Amino acid sequence: MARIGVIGTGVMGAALSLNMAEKGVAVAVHDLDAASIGRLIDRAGPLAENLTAAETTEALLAALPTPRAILVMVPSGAVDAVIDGLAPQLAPGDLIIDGGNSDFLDTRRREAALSERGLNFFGMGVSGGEEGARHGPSLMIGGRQEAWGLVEDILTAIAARHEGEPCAAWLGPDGAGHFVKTVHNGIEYADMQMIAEIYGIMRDGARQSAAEIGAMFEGWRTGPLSSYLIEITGQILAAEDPETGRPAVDVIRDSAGQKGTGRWTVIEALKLGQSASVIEAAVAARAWSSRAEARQAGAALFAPAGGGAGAPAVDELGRALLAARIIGFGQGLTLMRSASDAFDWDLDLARAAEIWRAGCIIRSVLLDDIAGAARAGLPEGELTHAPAFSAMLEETIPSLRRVVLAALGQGLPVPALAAALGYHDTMRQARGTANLIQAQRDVFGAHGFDYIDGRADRHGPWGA
Ligand SMILES: NC(=O)C1=CN([C@@H]2O[C@H](COP(=O)(O)OP(=O)(O)OC[C@H]3O[C@@H](n4cnc5c(N)ncnc54)[C@H](OP(=O)(O)O)[C@@H]3O)[C@@H](O)[C@H]2O)C=CC1
Ligand SMILES: O=C(CO)[C@H](O)[C@H](O)COP(=O)(O)O
Repeated sequence: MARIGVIGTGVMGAALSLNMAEKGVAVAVHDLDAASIGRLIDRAGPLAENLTAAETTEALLAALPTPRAILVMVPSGAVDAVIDGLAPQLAPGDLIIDGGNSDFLDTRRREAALSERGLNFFGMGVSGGEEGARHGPSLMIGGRQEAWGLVEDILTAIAARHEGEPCAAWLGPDGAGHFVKTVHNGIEYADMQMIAEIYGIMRDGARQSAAEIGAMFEGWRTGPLSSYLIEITGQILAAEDPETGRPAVDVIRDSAGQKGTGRWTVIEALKLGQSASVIEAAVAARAWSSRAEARQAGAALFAPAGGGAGAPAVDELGRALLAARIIGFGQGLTLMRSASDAFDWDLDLARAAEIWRAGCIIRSVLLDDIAGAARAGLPEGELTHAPAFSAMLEETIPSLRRVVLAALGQGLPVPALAAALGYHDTMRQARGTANLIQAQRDVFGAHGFDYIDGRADRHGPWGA
């Protein structure tokens, strides 16, 4: 008998199945495409003895003891179809886990509908890409806590480990796991964009080659910027295209796709009355990247940017990136806290940060301190106000300011770095400028405003 079923044996489902099989967990595997199941069994080698191929969902369920646990690893658009096919065959107490990148609102809807039928449903964020799924992902689980015991041993066995501790945790009810994964991806978007902006400053401002820029990223593999994304950026910039002999990065089109998680993060931030502006800038930059023809036309119309006017020193760029990265993470945590309040999840932010320390795409040496600061309680909900981070920012913000200024002066786009700075400057300003906004709203809409001495909801003495 198998312990768990997996539906969807594509990139992630196959890798997770092999990971489980390697940990001694017997897995029944099913996919719409029988050839995909066959490919998985073939590549499993000796691990195939822990895999049972199931050509139908009926066969998959027959291979499982009750209560049954089924992990669904299909594209988000196919999740409802899989659940609709599966649910009528299930019995109360069975558990469906959606391990794909689903919108947490869909997860809430699915969890509510399935729990009415006595079925358990988890929305589980899986991070680490194919390699992580195969050898140790970070797993962010949401759903009814009572069902966690059904699969806790399996999921903690396959998860990445940070100093021996598994990077898998039940984080809260209904959509909590998928929300945390969505914000994880939002932070991922922001970090990738800021790294790309630093690359752009060196490529277009300092006219450096991919190899030269790669050496700079290699130098950041240790120290406060140490992280998976910095590591792969160094590797990418050092790689050569075998066909042309040119740096691989130089022959790749400058239009990046997106599947939705970054956009969902921004949409939810706005719906919660927040703005994750650094993530928003990164989502916007990806959208703009797809408008290649408009950018080509713009390049022909306007004077060129950059032009070898030199670039900030490597240490300066490193400090700037560190400051912006802290602010990006901070916006993500603020958003998770708002969602937790709005949906009554009682999210443990420190635990979420802890399970991001290994296995996931945004793993970074900073996460130990982020988890520590969250555990101690974030002052006013702001990571940047926590003592460890305010000290780091005191040291690094001047570099971020100089780097942004230098880039703007040369006409080089740095939307995410500039957004990080804008947020920081706003959040350290005791008296902002919204007093004027309030007055304007009162003039055109009679919206009223509060006086600074506490008198409330007055209208102003505006002339005609
Ligand atoms: N790739 C990555 O790095 C990561 C992906 N994810 C998420 O994981 C999920 C899966 O991604 P990934 O593995 O990359 O996707 P793939 O497209 O590689 O695999 C999905 C598999 O599901 C199968 N499938 C689709 N519909 C059904 C169905 N109704 N019944 C059974 N099988 C079905 C597909 O078959 P067919 O090809 O025949 O349609 C395919 O084999 C997505 O939500 C993705 O966003 C999460 C983290 C990282
Ligand atoms: O979840 C992931 C990593 O954490 C997936 O790789 C996801 O596809 C990344 O998002 P996008 O495709 O929009 O860049």
